[in-house]
Amino acid sequence: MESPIQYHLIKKEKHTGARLGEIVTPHGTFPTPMFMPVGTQATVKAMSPEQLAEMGAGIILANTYHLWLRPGPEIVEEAGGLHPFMNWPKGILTDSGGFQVFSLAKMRDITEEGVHFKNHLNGAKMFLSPEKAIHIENALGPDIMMSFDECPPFFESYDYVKKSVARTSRWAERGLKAHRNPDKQGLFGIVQGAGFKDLREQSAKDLVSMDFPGYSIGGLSVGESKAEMNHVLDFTTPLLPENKPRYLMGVGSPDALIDGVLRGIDMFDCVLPTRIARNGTVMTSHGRLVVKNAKYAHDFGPMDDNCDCYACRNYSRAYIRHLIKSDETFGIHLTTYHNLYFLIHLMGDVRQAIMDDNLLEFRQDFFERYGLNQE
Ligand SMILES: CN(C)CCSCc1cc(N)cc2c(=O)[nH]c(N)nc12
Ligand SMILES: [Zn+2]
Repeated sequence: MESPIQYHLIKKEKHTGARLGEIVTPHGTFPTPMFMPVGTQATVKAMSPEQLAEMGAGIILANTYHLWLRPGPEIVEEAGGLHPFMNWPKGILTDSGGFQVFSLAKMRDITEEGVHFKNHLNGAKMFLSPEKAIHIENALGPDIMMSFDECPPFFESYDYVKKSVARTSRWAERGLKAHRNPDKQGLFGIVQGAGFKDLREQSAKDLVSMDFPGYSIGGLSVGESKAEMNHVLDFTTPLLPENKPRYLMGVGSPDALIDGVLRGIDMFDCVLPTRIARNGTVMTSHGRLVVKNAKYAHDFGPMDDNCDCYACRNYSRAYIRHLIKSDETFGIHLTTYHNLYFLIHLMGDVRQAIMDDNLLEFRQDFFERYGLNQE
């Protein structure tokens, strides 16, 4: 049966591993490379769906672990799934919950069957298996869903990661078998293996043999250096099929996005833009700017003079600084709007650079303006 998720490779950039493509989903076709705003609890914090659509968001994320705990998949399923529940007509991707169990929950016990842990909200004992995670994602009804995986610490021992990768591959197979709507929801395999080349190769080989409609690269953006992440991508991305989408999980900052695209990544997600917005930090064409700093108290210009987003066209740094300092929610609404707009439009500029075969010049120019070293 044909997968509901199709990837069309449109053009390869001449001098790098970057590629221009589009991902077809039951809720629309979206250009890649793309940045996906994070809406963990079925909302992108401080944004309305209308504003997300207006700024060009295509696929947004929701999170299985959080929605399982609250409000529960039954309620979302009763609403007809996440799309009607959150009134979002475009693409939705859910993570499988494994990562959140490992990063949020206490008292974890990992077995072949799955993971026993304590609910981080009320301390109740809970259990998540590949089958359970897939069935929750089936009930939530996203277009793209993730396999249940273990994301080991990047600096974990070779022996531990070797065993973990083998188990994650077995979990992926169990998830494929448990998947109830393969004609409506595309299930991605998640490549693990920390920084070990042979384990990444083994993980990719296992998952590619299961013929997933798309592949995520997990186990990165977990505390390793940018150089280490890029090194792992150098040897991992080429292991993945060219005609399938590649999603680098949990990434990232503007430079990490550009360097991921250079290495053949198509999809990114990260809480960074929404998280730093909440403490009054914004990404601008001249680097980061902490708009709540006192030096902007009398600055009546826009957050970014090269930005034509709703926030920059209508509100000043002085006003936004006042709102953030006064804990007025409209302040983080404006900083969030700008940060998401910035990354979504950065990916638009990156797509144009791929079209023009000048991504390396674009990277150099962006890094200089953003105040990043070119290493
Ligand atoms: C909102 N996002 C932070 C959640 C989606 S991405 C979460 C996420 C981030 C990172 N860095 C690694 C992994 C990983 O290895 N596996 C899984 N399942 N999820 C991951
Ligand atoms: Zn702006």
